[in-house]
Amino acid sequence: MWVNSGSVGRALSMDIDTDYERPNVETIKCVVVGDNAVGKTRLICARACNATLTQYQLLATHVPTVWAIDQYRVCQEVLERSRDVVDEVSVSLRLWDTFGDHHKDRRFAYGRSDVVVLCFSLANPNSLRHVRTMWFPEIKHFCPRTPIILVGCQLDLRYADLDAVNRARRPLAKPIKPTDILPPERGHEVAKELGVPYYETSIVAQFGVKDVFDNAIRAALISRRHLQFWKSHLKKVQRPLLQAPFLPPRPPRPVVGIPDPPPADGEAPDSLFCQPLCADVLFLLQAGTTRVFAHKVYLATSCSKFYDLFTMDLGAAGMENEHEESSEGSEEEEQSRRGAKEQAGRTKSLDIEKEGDGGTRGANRLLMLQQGSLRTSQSDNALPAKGQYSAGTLGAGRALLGWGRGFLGVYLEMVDDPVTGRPRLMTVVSMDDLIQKGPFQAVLQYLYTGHLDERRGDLMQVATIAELLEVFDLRMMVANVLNRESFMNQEITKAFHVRRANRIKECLSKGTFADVVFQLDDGYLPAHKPLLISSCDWMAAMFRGSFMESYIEEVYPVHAL
Ligand SMILES: Nc1nc2c(ncn2[C@@H]2O[C@H](COP(=O)(O)OP(=O)(O)OP(=O)(O)O)[C@@H](O)[C@H]2O)c(=O)[nH]1
Repeated sequence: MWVNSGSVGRALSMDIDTDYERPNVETIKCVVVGDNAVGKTRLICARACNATLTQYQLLATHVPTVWAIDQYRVCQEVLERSRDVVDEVSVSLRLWDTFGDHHKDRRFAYGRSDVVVLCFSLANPNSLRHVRTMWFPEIKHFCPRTPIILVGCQLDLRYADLDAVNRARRPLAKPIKPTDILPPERGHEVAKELGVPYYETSIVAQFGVKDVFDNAIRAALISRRHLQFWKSHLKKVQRPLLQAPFLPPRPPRPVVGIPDPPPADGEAPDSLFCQPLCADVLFLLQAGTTRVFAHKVYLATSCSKFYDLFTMDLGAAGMENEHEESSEGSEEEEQSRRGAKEQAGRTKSLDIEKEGDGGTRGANRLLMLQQGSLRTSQSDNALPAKGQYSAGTLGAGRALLGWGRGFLGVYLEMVDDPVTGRPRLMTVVSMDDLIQKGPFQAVLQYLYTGHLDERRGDLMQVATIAELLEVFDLRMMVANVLNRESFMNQEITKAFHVRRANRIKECLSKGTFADVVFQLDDGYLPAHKPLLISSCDWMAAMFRGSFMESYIEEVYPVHAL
């Protein structure tokens, strides 16, 4: 039953229930005071009726009310909820609500009170100010020896989205500003100054109600023990306890927009081929006048000729081959070859030694994973012309004359990345003059995508290059096109993707052609920038943009070259 502030009868009817006559049941009169609208009535209802705050009550315009004390007489449930056991003492707690208007006469409520719960709102600094200036003096005036508990109500507003709260409230309600919200220290300071225990509550979050009333009961029983010292059952009553802190609700997760992944039908590698970010191979055509950039991991997983080329040992072994091929070389050449070989060995050991250095640890890890390393000295980026490849002039490289038709030589060189312009160590492959750019690109594009782009050049030349590279499926595709049976090429493309997916898996598991190492909590993971870039926009941004990952020192494993 609610009594409006306008009504004269203030719900202060006398208790006539039986608890007052029960032996060893301590009936405690707890008066709840504080400014208007700080949450006294809701706090009482939460304890007396287990009432929580409905959305409607929360948003409804506040109407001053008091909770009627005769509920203990007329409502069996309320009477039962008043009974409790605190520190082994059976109690019956009688809550007395009061009006918040300062000028109202509350002496009847204070009379014979055992404890006063003094409330303020944690979203209303004035209500806390009035605790010191108005409420505390009033309580001390009417019941000087009654213990007091200070309570900060509406704790949930400290963590709420105030804009949303203000929007949801009625237009006439005074908006709550962020500066209105009181931190816990402010309540503790006042409580300390007044020498009373302090608690915080939220009916919305259902926090602190039991803390407040259990400790109010303790305060009342301790005070009673002083007066009624013969009551031995009060011996175990403790002083009001400290409140466990409130665990604020988790803030909502930030909304992160994740772009759609690129389509998985082979288009993504195609765009990487057209815009070769993080390229690690440079083909030189037409005596070095035409350049085509590419990525080892794509070429090697779709063409075994390229796999063999990129896993070829360009260091000592290459030179030995050279030596075998030209066994009649002079002594000077022999010395020069030996010198290059030693240099390669020295570079390798230096790399391993540097592992202790934090900056290169990840990269060296890559080296160790690949069982060795080899670096060339940085040159001025000048590319040697056809016929210049010999072990005597290059730190790591070899001529490919007897190795495969169409190939002239392979070596390592610092080359500017075609997209970022930053120098990268690349494998430079010099091709025979007969290889034309258009058809060669058509072949490479097939190795990236599994599709034949018929517009890229003379199909007969495409077929010839496919033959040289032993890409027989592509040659068959050309034949299908020439026979007007292009529809059969779909099956070839499907088989291409299945085959390549398996080879990529193998490269991933072994770290072959890896050009980046992820340093994780529990180890290192080698990976391939081209694969990451072509299937993840974030990776593309990381390796293309101004992030340090796009230009940190890179180390290339010997087997990948
Ligand atoms: N967010 C929030 N609002 C609360 C809480 N407790 C009470 N309120 C709201 O605060 C307003 C006042 O609550 P009451 O319990 O009626 O306040 P009162 O101190 O009894 O007010 P008077 O009757 O004027 O003395 C109401 O709109 C309640 O919905 C709480 O824990 N959190």
